[in-house]
Amino acid sequence: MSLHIGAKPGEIADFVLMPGDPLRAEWIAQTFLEDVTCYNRIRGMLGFTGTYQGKKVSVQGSGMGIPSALIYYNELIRDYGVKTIIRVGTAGALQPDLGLRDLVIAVSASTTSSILQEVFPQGIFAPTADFRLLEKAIGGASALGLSFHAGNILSTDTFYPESDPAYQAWTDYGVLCVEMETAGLYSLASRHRVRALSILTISDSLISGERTSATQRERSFSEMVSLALYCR
Ligand SMILES: O=P(O)(O)O[C@H]1O[C@H](CO)[C@@H](O)[C@H]1O
Ligand SMILES: O=c1cc[nH]c(=O)[nH]1
Repeated sequence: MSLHIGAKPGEIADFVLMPGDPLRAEWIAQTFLEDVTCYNRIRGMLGFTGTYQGKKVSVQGSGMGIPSALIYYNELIRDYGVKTIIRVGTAGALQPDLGLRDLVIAVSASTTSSILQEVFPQGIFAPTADFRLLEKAIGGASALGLSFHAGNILSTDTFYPESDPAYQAWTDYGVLCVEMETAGLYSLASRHRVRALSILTISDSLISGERTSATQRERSFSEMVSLALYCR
């Protein structure tokens, strides 16, 4: 086991879906997988392994924000040999044409986080999705009849911004939505040469002010999960 994950070697699949919310991880495992076992309860950050159409799949909560999520991404990649991580998260719309429950496939992730400044003091690294996984997800959306938006998203360190209007420049530059983990995931995946993709569901709009409830965010965003599983 690693410091934050209690699984024994071999208990975690090399393909892992990762919501921020550990209770969404539990819902995904119970709803979509067969022969499910729970391999992690440390800090309540639930992790499950089961099968989807006969293939081994794990689902692991990451917590909220890049610092928490990087702990789990690191341990899964380094200690458990995970090769593919698909984040299945919620996000706030930054464009007027994105409505509640719309799907967003994150081609790239801009960020307000300082994690990359430490590594690249001389420039700006552009965190991007794995191209083959992205291609597979786009094909999957078509096969499953799902409409989606694809493009640049924003990963912030703060859910409640200190300045107002905090997001105007991102909106002006066409960034689709805001969440809190993808730039960390894409950066670490690039460094370790593993595959990563974020598939998001719009849970609220920073343009219109509409929002879904906590329960809806935990238990009802099934299209992104079906699309992520299609990529297995
Ligand atoms: O729904 P999840 O996957 O947690 O994602 C979004 O929701 C959380 C904030 O409410 C942040 O983690 C953000 O990235
Ligand atoms: O507005 C939102 C919605 C979900 N997640 C975020 O980080 N921000």
